[in-house]
Amino acid sequence: MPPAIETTDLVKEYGDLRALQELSLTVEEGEFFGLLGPNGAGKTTFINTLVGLVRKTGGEARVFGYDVESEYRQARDAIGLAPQEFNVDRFFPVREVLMHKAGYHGIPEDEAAERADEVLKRVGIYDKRNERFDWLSGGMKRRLLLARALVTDPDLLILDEPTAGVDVQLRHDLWDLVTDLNDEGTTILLTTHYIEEAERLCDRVAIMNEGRKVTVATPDDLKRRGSDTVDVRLESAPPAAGALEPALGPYARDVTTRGDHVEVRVDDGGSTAPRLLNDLEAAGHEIADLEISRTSLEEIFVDLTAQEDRTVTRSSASEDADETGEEPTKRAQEGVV
Ligand SMILES: Nc1ncnc2c1ncn2[C@@H]1O[C@H](COP(=O)(O)OP(=O)(O)OP(=O)(O)O)[C@@H](O)[C@H]1O
Repeated sequence: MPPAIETTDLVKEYGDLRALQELSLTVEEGEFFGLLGPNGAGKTTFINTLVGLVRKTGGEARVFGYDVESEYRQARDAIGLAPQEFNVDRFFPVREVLMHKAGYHGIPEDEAAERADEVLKRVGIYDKRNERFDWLSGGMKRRLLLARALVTDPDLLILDEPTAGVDVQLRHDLWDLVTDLNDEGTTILLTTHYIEEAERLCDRVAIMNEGRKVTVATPDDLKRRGSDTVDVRLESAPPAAGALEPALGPYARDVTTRGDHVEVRVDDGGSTAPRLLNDLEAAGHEIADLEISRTSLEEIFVDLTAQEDRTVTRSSASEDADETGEEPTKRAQEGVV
């Protein structure tokens, strides 16, 4: 079975802005995969390229082996998309919205009606089936977008910030629902700004910045890339800031003192703390207390994206302005400035 998503050197330019820069990414069938990145990193552009809303400028993109442009129909039929924006015809009863969607994907009317009821029950808004979209609350609208993505029984479910602006209860409901779907075999691609969400749900995450892939790893691997901070409280403050450093070994990556507290950044707090305490005692300091804390995934994320060159990356192909994404022209890839 080919991967659920496979892109090779994918490029998208909007005029002179390179929103995707030679992005190569593979999501295996059955994975729960997270796409993380600051605003403007290119996450939505990546998704829109997969579902045919944006035409790529260069490179390749396949969904279950189908090229997203030359085999659009097969690729698109495999995907259920719950987008960030509420792009629903607001005058129709929501059950009809779902039936239209199913019909568009070639599902006969009887079956479409059955599926619509089934997914409305699954997302918990079956009692609202005859109401218009714009009568639903914000949380119910989010549920409806998910129902619409599910009505075609997709093998790949793409969720673009599904929990943005929803309350805690709904967020947890959605987490349970997508976890069940993944357990049942649906491959999931999720974009999110909530690191906790990615940590909780995803098998692997890709961190993107300025259209490029910064890294791909499991949330645990990412956390292992962080450091620990050992916070030691001394019985009395050291005489001068900086006086402690010479007493400590090379394991101390960074030392700061605040009154009677000494904070030492190390790779692995558990194995380093005994040495640190010995060294402090040998230098004549009495230890009152000690606490070890691990860098959070959020701090690692900020670190990884901040290390990137913040210069806006542009190509010089400005004559091909392409605000709509409709223009399929393949442009020569330009150097980074
Ligand atoms: N239709 C368009 N025309 C011109 N530029 C666009 C268009 N769509 C997106 N962009 C630009 O492409 C870049 C990537 O945008 P994109 O929406 O893909 O980022 P994102 O990672 O999804 O951001 P966010 O987290 O804010 O949703 C941004 O600089 C954005 O301004």
